[in-house]
Amino acid sequence: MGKTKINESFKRVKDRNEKAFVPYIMAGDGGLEVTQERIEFLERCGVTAIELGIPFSDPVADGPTIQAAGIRALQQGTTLAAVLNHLQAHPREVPLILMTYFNSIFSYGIEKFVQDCDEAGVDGLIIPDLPIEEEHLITGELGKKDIALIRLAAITSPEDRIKEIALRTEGFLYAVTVTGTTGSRTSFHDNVETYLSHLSQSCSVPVLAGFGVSTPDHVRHLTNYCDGVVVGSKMIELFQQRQFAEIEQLVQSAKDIHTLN
Ligand SMILES: O=P(O)(O)OC[C@@H](O)[C@@H](O)c1c[nH]c2ccccc12
Repeated sequence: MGKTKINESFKRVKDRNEKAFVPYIMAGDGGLEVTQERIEFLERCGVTAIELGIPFSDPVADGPTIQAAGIRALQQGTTLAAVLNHLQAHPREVPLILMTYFNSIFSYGIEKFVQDCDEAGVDGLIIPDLPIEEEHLITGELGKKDIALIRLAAITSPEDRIKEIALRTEGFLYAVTVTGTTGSRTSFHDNVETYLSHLSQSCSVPVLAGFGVSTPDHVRHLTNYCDGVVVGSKMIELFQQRQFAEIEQLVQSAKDIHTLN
């Protein structure tokens, strides 16, 4: 359970000389039964962990694809409480990371949220709008439960800040590879390779690149400089279009490479 489960999953990936692959899906997009099918499909594909998004009315970091998925999920009546209930009723093997904006946690009640995450078997959290200066609002509660708080580093973050984030992060470090919102792109920031190598050296947990990763070539390129990738918008598109073989190929692209090199 918890942090330990995430760490063990990354260790298995490393022992096999593979790179980590973490897909992002939106909870309740198509309804929670569809979400469950997607979780089980991704688990069968052999992903390292799953990042599950909670739909929110004002998703400041989300690009158009994730926003649209969030709107569909909200139209299905998806709430944080419903997602946590669902997760509790459907335990899984694969580590589960919940991605939610702090507002939703705050209105749910911080203590109750952490308690319910624990009961639902949530192993980690990504809270993109919670800066390190504010995270004491939740770290006390999380510390009681062995739930990882995964921090994000931006390519524009100053060096001291990167150091602090790399030191604090648990489970893995989420390296945001672009400036702007989530979504598929054709190119990354100019310094992405240097940035990822630098983070990998400063951080004792795995470093995963996310934002704009959408093709097997991206995965193969970026994982030369870090420990794995997060894929969101492309994953959502492929599920929408029922392109399951392409999803498998994308997941596979994190596994082949390092046997080739
Ligand atoms: O969609 P992309 O470009 O593949 O990026 C991953 C991203 O969607 C997912 O990790 C995520 C969705 N919403 C976020 C908000 C902040 C940070 C990360 C996220």
